Amino acid sequence: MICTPLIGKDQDALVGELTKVIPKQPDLIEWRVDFFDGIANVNEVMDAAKRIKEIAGNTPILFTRRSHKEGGQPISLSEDEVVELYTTVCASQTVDLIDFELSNNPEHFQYLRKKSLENGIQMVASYHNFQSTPSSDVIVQKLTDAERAGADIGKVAVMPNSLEDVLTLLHGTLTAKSKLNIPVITMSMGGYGSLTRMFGGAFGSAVTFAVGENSSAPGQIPIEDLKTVLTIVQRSMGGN
Ligand SMILES: O=C1C[C@@](O)(C(=O)O)C[C@@H](O)[C@@H]1O
Repeated sequence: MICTPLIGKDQDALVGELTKVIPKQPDLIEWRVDFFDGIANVNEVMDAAKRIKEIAGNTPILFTRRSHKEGGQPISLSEDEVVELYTTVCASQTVDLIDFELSNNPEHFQYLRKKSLENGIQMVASYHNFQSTPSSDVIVQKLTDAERAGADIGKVAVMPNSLEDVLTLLHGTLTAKSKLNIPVITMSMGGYGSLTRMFGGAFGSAVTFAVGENSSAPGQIPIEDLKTVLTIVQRSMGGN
């Protein structure tokens, strides 16, 4: 599946992005709420969430606050307030999935697992490293931790500093895919990492992030280009 991020600073910008992205038919849309200037005002967030849902129609929405320490934008909310925001968004059922980092307070994680389940919302447990690529064992461990924590989906995004690092991510993905019962989403970022955005699906990654209108991480490629590549990959691997 292809996911395109929204990074608008206000509702008008988000609507503008979404209006351009929807005709490109992503499978999933991620709202990166850490880019939203009104993040500290729950009413503003809820208004925007409802508007996004209206325009997105049947395309599922993934709600993500990426923390500053894992590569997101700095925000003024405390971690308790972030959890409150996620709770309100879950209760409103304006989103279909939430992304919450594995490094968050385990009590917060379990609280949101409960709230998401109560509202029929899927939970992605994520790990990001914008500096380097850990070993394949560590990548598999992060995805295993996601499953153990009760997440519906595990996600790992790492930075490669060499082509070997790209192989490490793909190897970790393939291993995790064969060991775990939940779907995994993995990617390497940056120039080298763009290979994983095109070919990661063959190694077990369930979702790849692409540019619909704007990019949210280094190495994302335009959805039009990605669709061309995925069509070729799927057609040529069809016999296997
Ligand atoms: O975790 C991810 C993956 C990502 O970092 C990427 O590299 O495509 C982009 C983020 O918006 C998303 O939350």
